Amino acid sequence: MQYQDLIDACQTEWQAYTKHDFVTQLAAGSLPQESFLHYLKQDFLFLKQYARAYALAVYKANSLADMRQALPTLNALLSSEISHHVSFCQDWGLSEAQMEQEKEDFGTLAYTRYVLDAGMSGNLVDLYAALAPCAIGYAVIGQQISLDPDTLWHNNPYQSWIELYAGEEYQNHANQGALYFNSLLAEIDIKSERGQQLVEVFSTATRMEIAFWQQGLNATN
Ligand SMILES: Cc1ncc(C[n+]2csc(CCO)c2C)c(N)n1
Repeated sequence: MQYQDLIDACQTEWQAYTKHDFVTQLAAGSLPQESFLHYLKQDFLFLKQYARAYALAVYKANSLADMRQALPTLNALLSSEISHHVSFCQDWGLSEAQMEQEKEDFGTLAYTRYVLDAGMSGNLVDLYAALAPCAIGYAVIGQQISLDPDTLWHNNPYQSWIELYAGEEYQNHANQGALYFNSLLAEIDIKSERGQQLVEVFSTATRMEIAFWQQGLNATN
């Protein structure tokens, strides 16, 4: 199978994730700031756990080639992606130290620990199946936003977020990761028991992404 087969197997969840109201409002610039700020603070905590999951990918790899594969993402997470969130939050008056003091919301805890557990109790492919909705989904969302005529490009308070995920650097990185994931999936038949286990992991992580957006929207209530 290929990663697209996993997406096809959970279309309802995939659409709810990539076309969530949070995303539509963010692209239009109409998302309440409290929602975005809650999302950003939780996403900072999310990315820290996500970096642990990429470190786990090094640990779970059997070959040197697979060990090396996880490294650029781990590095990008710790150097650029987390720093982007920190500087973004600073624009709203929050320091890195304050962000580290934030408590993890339930959706953040559930999602990150689910990914880590999928990786620890399974093998490298299970781990990547849990990581994939995040990496592939944000690339799809970035692309959708850049093609959507309703996107507000100027005077959008969330412009830098849009530029990060719609930008060529992230798109190329995600594409490369998706090709690698395809190579891990190539010998697995989606209809086999193993294939169905991976569908379950991928679709659960996708449901966690929906809940993560919703957690941001709910922060205004
Ligand atoms: C909840 C949530 N899901 C996905 C991402 C996007 N993301 C996280 S790590 C990473 C790089 C891995 O290739 C990307 C694109 C996010 N920031 N927050």
